[in-house]
Amino acid sequence: MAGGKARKEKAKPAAQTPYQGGISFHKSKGQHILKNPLLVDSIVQKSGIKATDVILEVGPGTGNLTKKLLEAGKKVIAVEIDARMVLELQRRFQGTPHSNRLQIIQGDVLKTELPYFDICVANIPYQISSPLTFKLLHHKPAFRCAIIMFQKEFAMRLIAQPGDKLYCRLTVNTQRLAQVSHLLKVGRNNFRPPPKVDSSVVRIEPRKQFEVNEKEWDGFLRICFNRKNKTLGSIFRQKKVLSLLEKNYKTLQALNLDPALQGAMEETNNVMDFEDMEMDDDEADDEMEVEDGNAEGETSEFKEKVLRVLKDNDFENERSSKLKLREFVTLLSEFCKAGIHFS
Ligand SMILES: C[S@@+](CC[C@H](N)C(=O)[O-])C[C@H]1O[C@@H](n2cnc3c(N)ncnc32)[C@H](O)[C@@H]1O
Repeated sequence: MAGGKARKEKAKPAAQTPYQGGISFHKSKGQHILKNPLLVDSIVQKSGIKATDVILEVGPGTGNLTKKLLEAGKKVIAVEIDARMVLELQRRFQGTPHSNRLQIIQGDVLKTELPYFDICVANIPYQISSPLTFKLLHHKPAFRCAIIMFQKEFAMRLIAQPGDKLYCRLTVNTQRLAQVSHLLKVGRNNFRPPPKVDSSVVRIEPRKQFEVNEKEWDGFLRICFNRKNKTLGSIFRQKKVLSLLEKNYKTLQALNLDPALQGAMEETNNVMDFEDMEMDDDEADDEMEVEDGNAEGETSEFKEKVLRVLKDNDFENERSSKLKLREFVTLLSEFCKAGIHFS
């Protein structure tokens, strides 16, 4: 050894050394691999995998979780975007008894048509949390459950209950499609490199849905959660909201009167799209100032019609931050019965 004192490197216990395959990690792809084998074991154990299960893994990386999943289930389908990781996975499992039970799909999971799977177990890149969750929840046939590592705050939004600070549109949208429960808190030091945030593992179980028209539901919730702590009475008095609803109302009336227009509308399909109505606080306060004034083109008759639905069903003084999923479904249905539509 050249110069200096010879320092003895403390050998790391083998169990704490994650398989990295000499690869450098890209933050842009959310590459934080699990380095704690006890945590990997715990995730697999809590997943309740059956020996007959086909498992979907999103973002297998260098395969630390994949290895345990192969030991627990019948087959693992792993979708990985990074060609270097795919190569590493192939090297790692080639010639092992597991190799013929591992199917690797190279690509972006959000753009991949997913095959059948019973269960999804994954430590995902956090930037795709929301689109991936809804892609999975709309996958047919429905899977049994998904055990997914998310950024802690995202996970808390998924499991929030009415009245909780983090209860939001994401919560209601997810809970309409699934039961979500918290499984594990995970500190950032369980990953290499450690992310800037803590994480949580949750269980998502698709459930029998409240049947709604998806487009109506989406438009309706965007309005309700526009300011989740304001009363619905005040939200539905807003100029912007009333004029959008009245535009929809008039368009639908015109369509009903003239069936020839319906075909044309279906082709263009552009008249009734709601823009994303979530506002920041300042914008929303500006809107509140004009809340009782009549919007341009919006009639007081129409405003009465909207408010009547809220009053008759005791929703006028309710706030979205405290409304249960079932109550959102009821209110939407009452609006639709009155001919007030959101898509
Ligand atoms: C948080 S790491 C998890 C790695 C491994 N599962 C583990 O726990 O050690 C996320 C992995 O997802 C991959 N990835 C990122 N974006 C992806 C996408 N859109 N589709 C599929 N894989 C993706 C990354 O390349 C990375 O391997």
